[in-house]
Amino acid sequence: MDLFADDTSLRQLPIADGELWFTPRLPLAITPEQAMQRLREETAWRAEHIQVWGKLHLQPRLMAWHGEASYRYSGKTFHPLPFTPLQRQLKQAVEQATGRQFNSVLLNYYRNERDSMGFHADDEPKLGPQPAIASLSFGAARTFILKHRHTGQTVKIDLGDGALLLMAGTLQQHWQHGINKQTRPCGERINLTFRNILHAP
Ligand SMILES: O=C(O)CCC(=O)C(=O)O
Ligand SMILES: [Fe+2]
Repeated sequence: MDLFADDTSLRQLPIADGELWFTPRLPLAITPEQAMQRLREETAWRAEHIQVWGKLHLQPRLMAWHGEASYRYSGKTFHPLPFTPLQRQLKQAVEQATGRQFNSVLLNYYRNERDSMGFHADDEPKLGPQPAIASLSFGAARTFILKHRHTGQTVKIDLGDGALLLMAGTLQQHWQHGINKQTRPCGERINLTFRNILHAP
């Protein structure tokens, strides 16, 4: 028996070629409903463009980038806004749960079941060779899918209201992840991925 484990501590999920840690409910001083409402209202949400086969499309979700370092993502450079007080509070709770430090956060707002995120790895050089990326979710549960680059194996995790998922070790080298559109109607969801951007030497 593990005397120290409880429902809210991170548990390691079995996966080859990387590390995944999960808790369905990160302990917070506010309710997930309060966090969701404040994130929705206090964030300067932007509809970003993405280029596919030479044509510009709107990303199928809204985004915002906050923190202390600019960052390239999907071929674009984001200049962050400062952390809001709520983001700092969430960052502190995530750092306490994971034992990792973060200096940036990407926020994604999935308005309904038609919003999604294409398969990708968070493997930008500025994240370092084995980045720790902490993903905190609020609102409607969506299925987070991991696909192994070589074996094609897939792993699915439902990320519900208040859930925290930590990706670490060699995971970004071997797996891609994404959120598919779904036919079943669902409400809105906000996801925060906390990252540590390495400063240029
Ligand atoms: O919304 C999610 O759970 C995934 C977010 C993600 O992969 C990212 O921000 O890079
Ligand atoms: Fe990602």
